[in-house]
Amino acid sequence: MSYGRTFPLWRDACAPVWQDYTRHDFVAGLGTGSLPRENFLRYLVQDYLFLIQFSRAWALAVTKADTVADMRACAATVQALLSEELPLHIRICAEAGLPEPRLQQAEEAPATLAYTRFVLAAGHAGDVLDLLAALAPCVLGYGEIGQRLSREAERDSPYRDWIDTYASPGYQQLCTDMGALLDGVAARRLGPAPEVSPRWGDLCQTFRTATRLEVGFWDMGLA
Ligand SMILES: Cc1ncc(C[n+]2csc(CCO)c2C)c(N)n1
Repeated sequence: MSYGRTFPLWRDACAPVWQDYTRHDFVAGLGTGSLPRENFLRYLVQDYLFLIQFSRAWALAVTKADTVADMRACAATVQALLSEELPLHIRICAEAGLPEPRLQQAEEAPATLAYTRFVLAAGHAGDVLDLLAALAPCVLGYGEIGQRLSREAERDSPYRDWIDTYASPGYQQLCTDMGALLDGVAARRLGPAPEVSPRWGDLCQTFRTATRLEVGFWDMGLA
């Protein structure tokens, strides 16, 4: 799945680290079901803390967006994060015996701090395109992982719910929309040949760094 034109260019510019992210051992363990529950829960608690900061980052994208249509798209993501994705984490953790106050009290792991604060800093220092380059690996990487695992994963993996969430038509549509948002902003800000823009190298670097931080996040889940 390509999710537009800009994303595959950024992804292919950092192909080795993109592979490390989307084919990480943690991801393989979700597919086969061999990932220990304890590691999955550690990941979910950190992901709860992560999503709170990511909601802030998407809210920053609302304030930095160029058009009302883009503001709406970013605001819809803020809404989805706060009202759908976070409650899903809260429910799964509660079912596993971790009520929400325990999540709120949890300490952010270094990998969580590094990733979320990198994205917020990239957004505050740069423009909307810098921010989207930092946000893209998270949204679109999970889209690729969900699609692949839904084909390849064991039918009875205990992580089927997680896989189905990211393989679902609703999530795949969000990825397609994000690809289109990226293409529109890139065309507006970089012109018809984005790859030869003087900003291109920095944007690839931001995307690459966020992808490395996704690898660090999976590593933290396995540790
Ligand atoms: C470490 C980590 N990376 C990516 C995602 C997935 N994700 C984060 S924000 C967002 C967009 C709004 O739904 C999505 C899909 C995650 N949960 N945790």
